[in-house]
Amino acid sequence: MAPPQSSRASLDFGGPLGAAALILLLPATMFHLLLVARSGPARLLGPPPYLPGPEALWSPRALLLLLTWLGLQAALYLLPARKVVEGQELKNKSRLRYPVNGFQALVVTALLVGLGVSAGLPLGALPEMLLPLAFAATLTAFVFSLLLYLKALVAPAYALAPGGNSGNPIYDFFLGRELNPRICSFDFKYFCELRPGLMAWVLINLALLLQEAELRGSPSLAMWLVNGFQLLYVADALWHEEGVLTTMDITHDGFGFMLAFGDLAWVPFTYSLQAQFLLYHPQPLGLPMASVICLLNAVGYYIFRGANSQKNTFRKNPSDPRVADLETIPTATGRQLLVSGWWGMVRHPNYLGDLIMALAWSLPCGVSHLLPYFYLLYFTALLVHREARDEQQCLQKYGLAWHEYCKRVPYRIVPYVY
Ligand SMILES: NC(=O)C1=CN([C@@H]2O[C@H](COP(=O)(O)OP(=O)(O)OC[C@H]3O[C@@H](n4cnc5c(N)ncnc54)[C@H](OP(=O)(O)O)[C@@H]3O)[C@@H](O)[C@H]2O)C=CC1
Ligand SMILES: CC(C)=CCC[C@@H](C)[C@H]1CC=C2C3=C(CC[C@@]21C)[C@@]1(C)CC[C@H](O)C(C)(C)[C@@H]1CC3
Repeated sequence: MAPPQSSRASLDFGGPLGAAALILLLPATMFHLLLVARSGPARLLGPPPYLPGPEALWSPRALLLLLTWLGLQAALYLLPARKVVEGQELKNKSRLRYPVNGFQALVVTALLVGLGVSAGLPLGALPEMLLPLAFAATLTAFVFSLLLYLKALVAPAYALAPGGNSGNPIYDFFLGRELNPRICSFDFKYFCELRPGLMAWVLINLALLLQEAELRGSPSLAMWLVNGFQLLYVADALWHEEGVLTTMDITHDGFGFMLAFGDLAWVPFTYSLQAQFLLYHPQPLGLPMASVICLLNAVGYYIFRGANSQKNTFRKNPSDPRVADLETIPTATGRQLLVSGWWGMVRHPNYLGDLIMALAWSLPCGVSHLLPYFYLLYFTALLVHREARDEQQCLQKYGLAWHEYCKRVPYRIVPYVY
């Protein structure tokens, strides 16, 4: 068993109290959003229209459906992959291997769903099951995180995450103790980060679109845009699946309640909020405005993809011709920092692109309600906090070279603003 982290190590998320609050607040917020989205006034900051009783939340059918979904995605993960890649170097200097077949899993899932729908699968009934499904996903995330916590008790020291091992059980349960928990070659964090939650998100969106078509004769333009933009985002994540191996979630954070709940419940049930809102609150959208919103999403995507690909290419092979001409700062670790190209514009150009897309996903819902802008508000807070955590980690890793980078590239996310 590994010793706890030094008690002097600063704790993220407000320490054990903050973690305890988030363990309660995140599910509560998710249920609030699900209830408010279908209520007439749809007030983000108002009280929920009613408090659901146990019979509205608990459904063995919903749990069975969720477990079948997880089983299907796990089976697709285990299918032979054409490509297997190595992750970042671990504390013991070894590297884990990861299958790259997420996009293949998306295509097979789409085919299965298509076959199911043409055979009479009532996908349009899914919106009515969101509450019990979200409850089942929350229960699953709690049980799963508990098992992960117990598994970490017998993990060797080198397998533990830099955070998440404070010795405080609530904090460690939230943040996650083990960096890459696995059974044989099945990597739980890599699997959960990209597959069941992201694909469930677009499936829920599609179900909402079909339900709207059933209710109103055809889906609205706003619903098409939200579905299209978010499908692009999810397909892009799975197409560039190996890019996730350089994100903070995989290289730094443990796998605990934050990511288990985030991946399995928060993403599918809150990221589909705009489509949920549109089903119950149809919004008029003309072609000129729709074109402007499409352009905004395209600009956001261009920055997001350009920045992420540039960094991933550079980290994989700094002499790759696509990045070899970029200016860099050497660091004492032997790794270099890009200081021109996207990463010379601001220190987190990928966050900027992601935020622009978040705005484009909300605009089709009009400006009469704050609710569809929840994602933009939450995401801004998440990225500002994430950026601060990343800065701290980079300062620790790169010291003076990081100071030099901050001097050369003074803005964090938005040029000349922040
Ligand atoms: N939709 C959603 O809910 C969420 C989406 N995201 C998205 O996920 C993506 C990944 O985000 P995240 O993991 O936070 O962070 P990044 O992908 O930005 O990774 C940060 C790391 O990049 C490396 N880096 C930083 N600056 C430079 C530089 N100048 N040159 C080379 N390498 C550099 C450092 O690691 P090292 O030097 O060790 O390589 C740093 O720790 C982003 O696009 C973000 O928008 C994130 C959270 C939630
Ligand atoms: C406090 C709180 C709500 C924590 C949970 C946060 C998680 C929902 C997010 C943390 C990082 C994420 C990433 C993506 C989805 C959301 C979570 C899990 C991501 C998979 C979305 C698609 C992108 O292309 C991505 C692969 C870059 C991204 C990685 C980070």
